[in-house]
Amino acid sequence: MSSLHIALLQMDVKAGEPEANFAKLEQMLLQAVQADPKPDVLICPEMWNTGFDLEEIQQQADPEGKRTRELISGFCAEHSVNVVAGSIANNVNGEVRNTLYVFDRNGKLAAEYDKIHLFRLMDEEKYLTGGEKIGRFEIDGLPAGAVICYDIRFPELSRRLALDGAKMMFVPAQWPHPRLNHWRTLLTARAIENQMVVISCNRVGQSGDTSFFGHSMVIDPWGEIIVEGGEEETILTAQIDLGEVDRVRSKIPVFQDRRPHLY
Ligand SMILES: O=C(O)CCC(=O)C(=O)O
Repeated sequence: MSSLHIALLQMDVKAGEPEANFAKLEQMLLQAVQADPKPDVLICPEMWNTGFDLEEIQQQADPEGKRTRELISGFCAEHSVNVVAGSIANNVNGEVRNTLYVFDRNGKLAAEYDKIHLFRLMDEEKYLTGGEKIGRFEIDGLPAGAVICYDIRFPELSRRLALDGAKMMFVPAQWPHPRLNHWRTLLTARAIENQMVVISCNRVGQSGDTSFFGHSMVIDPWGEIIVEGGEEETILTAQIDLGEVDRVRSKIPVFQDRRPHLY
């Protein structure tokens, strides 16, 4: 089976209010699994537990991601779904990482990925520690990868995931105005150049002067947008077919035609 139902939890995130964010996320997770058809995979936005209240991030980050892991693991096992738990602020011995977890239908941790590229425009590198490993994993036996937000500006990373076999790529984000054009263009380019499905989940709402536009979207390997949100808090759904990845890759055999010894 190569098709999956996906649910994107396009939520608002209250900066510096983990309790409110955990409550909101739990409510949206429950709402998502009540849909018919029930989704196979749910995805949450970036740093949904704390937002980017970076000056307070040491205190607010989830110690070793424990609370998040317990919540998501229990939820996955109870509802037999996979969750790409967006990312969270994760305090590992005093180093805060922007960590993405993936849990499978049995509640087992399938992947852990720390955002590699920290966003200097927002001083992330002053408060967070960047990851050192790429995020490649399987969902229901299907090859997948993940990057986080700013990571999509680095095409080498998505290409590496594709070369390592990923046919779909998850992208949790907190991407604000006025860069909607960058968001849509970069996501679409990553889908077209790697001939893979791109599944993104961006937050909505306001934090200080920054306004987040949502527009979470799923893009097929031909670069067509299957579903795209607006600027409201909502759950979006889409069905993806990884068989399409194989069809596009055999029609335009980009991976066969690469000449990496020249670049
Ligand atoms: O690259 C961008 O324009 C947004 C990136 C960003 O907000 C982030 O990675 O936190």
